[in-house]
Amino acid sequence: MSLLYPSCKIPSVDLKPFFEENGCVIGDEPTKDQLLVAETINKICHEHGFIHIRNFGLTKKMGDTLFNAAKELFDSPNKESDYTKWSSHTNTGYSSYRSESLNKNRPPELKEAFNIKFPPTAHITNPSLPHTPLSFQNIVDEYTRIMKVAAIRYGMACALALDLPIDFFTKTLNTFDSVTSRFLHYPPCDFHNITQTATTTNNNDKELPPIRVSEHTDFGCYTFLLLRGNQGPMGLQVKPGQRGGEIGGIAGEHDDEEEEEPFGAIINTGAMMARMTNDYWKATPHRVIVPSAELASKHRYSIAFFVDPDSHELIEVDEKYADWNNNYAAADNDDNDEKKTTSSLSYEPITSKDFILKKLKEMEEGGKKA
Ligand SMILES: O=C(O)CCC(=O)C(=O)O
Ligand SMILES: [Fe+2]
Repeated sequence: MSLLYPSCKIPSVDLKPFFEENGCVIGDEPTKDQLLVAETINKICHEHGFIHIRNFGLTKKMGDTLFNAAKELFDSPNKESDYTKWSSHTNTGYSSYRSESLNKNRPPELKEAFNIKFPPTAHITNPSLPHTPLSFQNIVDEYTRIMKVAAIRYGMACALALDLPIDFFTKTLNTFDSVTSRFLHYPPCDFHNITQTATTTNNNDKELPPIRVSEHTDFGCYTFLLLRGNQGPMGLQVKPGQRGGEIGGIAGEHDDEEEEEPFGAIINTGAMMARMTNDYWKATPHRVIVPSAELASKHRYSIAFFVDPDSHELIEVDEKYADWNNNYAAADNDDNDEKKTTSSLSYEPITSKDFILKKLKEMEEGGKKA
């Protein structure tokens, strides 16, 4: 699978119209600007679902503080012994370096991670935080408060974009009990080791070389991916078969003249969104490679905020999108008098909780090959 399309940049969208107190966010009719943004989101998500976003409520100052806290979190010499350990059942706490893999044909991934879950209120109540540095504990409440608003506003933008009731996604976000934020650290690694070609194991399975994050689609509805300002994507790639491409070095840049500089991010649609829309919106595979010896020698940090519906919510294809494939086929071919009448539902209903657990278990299993 070739993933390198250096000239292909993902589109950038200014979400400001959804972060102002007017239009559909307060229950009124959408504004002209909101409709324009929604139309753009729909086009991008139908094609591949990777968008660079600006103005979603996080300032550059806050983003920088967050990444400094993330660095301290992973610098702690006591992390292995003191932090709450991650498991697929809690989806909370610390995952050691090389302890998981999203692709069963890859060895464990060259990363460590720390997950926090809601409730986002007072950090003392957050079960994953004991023994983490104070700088980290102090930032969590504000960060999660900002991202909670972002999740709701973007959910409204998605509903408008898909011509669904405006609360279609936000009504599945009451407790936020499936929403997770994942702090990721990719330490420097041996470039020679990861550029080796695939080998064949005794069972005749193909074993690919290690990678920072293997090929995967995110599990939930949509993910906000924060990358450290100005450092660019540093190896994040989107599978071109879905009309994505390598993400250009635009994350963290800005062109506004506001006093509070906004922090740019990437947002991408996940597998549950694809299920709800019967793949009308794509969950596009992506991965993180080490593109050069120079980047292998550097630390890489990212923060993913996974917006997944509350655990009891049933994830099923919405009837509005059940037949979109057939409708497209008919519209594409005027002579098609043999119009398809059968439904082409690709997915069985499943609860958010069961779906996420299944995916997390696969990731956990993938890490047991070290
Ligand atoms: O670190 C990154 O840039 C991407 C991480 C990612 O895709 C994920 O955690 O789902
Ligand atoms: Fe991802």
